[in-house]
Amino acid sequence: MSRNVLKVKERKDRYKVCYMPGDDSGFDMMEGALVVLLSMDLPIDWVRADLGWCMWEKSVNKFGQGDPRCNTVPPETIDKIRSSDATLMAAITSKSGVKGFKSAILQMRQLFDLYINLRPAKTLPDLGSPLKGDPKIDLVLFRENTEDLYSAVEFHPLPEEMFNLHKGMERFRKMGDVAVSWRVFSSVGCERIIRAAFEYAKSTGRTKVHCCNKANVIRETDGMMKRIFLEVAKEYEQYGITGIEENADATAMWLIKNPQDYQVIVTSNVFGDILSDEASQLTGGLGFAPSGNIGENTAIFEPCSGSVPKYAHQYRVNPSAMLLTSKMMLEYLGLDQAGQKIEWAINEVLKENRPKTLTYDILRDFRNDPDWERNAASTIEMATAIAQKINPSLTDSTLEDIKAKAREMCDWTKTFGFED
Ligand SMILES: NC(=O)C1=CN([C@@H]2O[C@H](COP(=O)(O)OP(=O)(O)OC[C@H]3O[C@@H](n4cnc5c(N)ncnc54)[C@H](O)[C@@H]3O)[C@@H](O)[C@H]2O)C=CC1
Ligand SMILES: CC(C)CC(=O)C(=O)O
Repeated sequence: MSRNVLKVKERKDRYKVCYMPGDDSGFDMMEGALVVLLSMDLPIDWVRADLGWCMWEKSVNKFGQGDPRCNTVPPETIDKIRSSDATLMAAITSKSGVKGFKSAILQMRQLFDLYINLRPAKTLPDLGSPLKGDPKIDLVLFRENTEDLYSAVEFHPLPEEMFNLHKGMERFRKMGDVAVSWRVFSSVGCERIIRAAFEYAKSTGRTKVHCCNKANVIRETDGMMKRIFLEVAKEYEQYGITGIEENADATAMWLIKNPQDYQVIVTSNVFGDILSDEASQLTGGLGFAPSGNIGENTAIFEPCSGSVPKYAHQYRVNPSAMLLTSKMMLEYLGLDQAGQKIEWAINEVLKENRPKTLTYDILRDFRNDPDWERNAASTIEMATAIAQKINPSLTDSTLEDIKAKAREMCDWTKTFGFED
């Protein structure tokens, strides 16, 4: 029988976890999450690594613009990820228009072949959904994570021979400046993400898997995904699981109209990126949206959001996305109870609704508080309330020690990588 890829390869008494604060508000998110995680007495040894725009700048300062060693991921970080049981990563910045710049997370997804991007979207009972009728949403999206338009196979300017590659290119010859990004799918890539989605449905008692594609227009790539999906779906009929394929644009619409109809969605990289952000907005917004990049040998867990640069180092962001991401990581490590406690505690804090325990996004978007800016809790205040729910016997002085430790672990004035 094949191994469950959504769980760590080897169960241990203690785990080594690489944590990466990322960029901008990523540091605040990670610090908030660590306030909770450090208060839980988990069997985890933490190792810090850095990546993202901060590392790009450091490498440019060290090697000079244009040097091939400039990167968003230093070799030290790759070693730390490789030698850890799992990695917890906060949000990073991805700049367009910077020559030589490659997104750190895209590189890691490909380097470690993290082919599953697991993105759950679930309404928390005491937050609810902004949709009419407050639907109960509980879906899990399997986004293919290593192929498609994010493979970074791009051409600009176009070599002359590319105009001869396909008759469809003929009409672009007279258009002047032309750029091309290749959308590459493989049958192996399609089949493994589709099987992961069906296996998940089978192991969690879910009865429907939707495959969202545009095979009606993008015939070769999405056509391949649709064909393989329908073949694999037949194998799972015996388990009472129905495979439904639909156009991704229709999914975008149906998700708003009837989100409860979805249990498991499997889709390609770009559609998955977009549909998961949409699903997150139906269940609490990016402040509550977790994800995991998972492969056969390791996994990197990160919130779905970007680095919220406008609030960088101001401790305004909601720690929940980072904490629900930590929950996914704990479940990967087999520490399911600890993970569930985190989700329970977030919901309890929402339920209690005490002053200075909820961040701005919750007050503004879910509580209609006209004075949301003044009443908002900081990232650390909300994280502290969650930690106290999990462990009500925490004394003030222990909490202060934990907060100081989390702050030191996420010191953004110190970064590690590209050292001599
Ligand atoms: N996985 C990745 O590497 C991603 C990186 N990015 C990068 O992040 C940077 C910023 O991108 P944006 O488009 O501004 O997206 P963003 O996700 O950083 O922010 C969008 C909006 O979502 C809200 N938000 C996100 N996380 C939140 C949280 N934890 N608490 C409260 N509110 C939250 C904020 O209102 C923010 O204005 C860019 O450089 C972008 O390329 C963006 C998305 C994913
Ligand atoms: C900036 C990109 C890496 C975006 C993306 O792929 C993501 O949101 O996961």
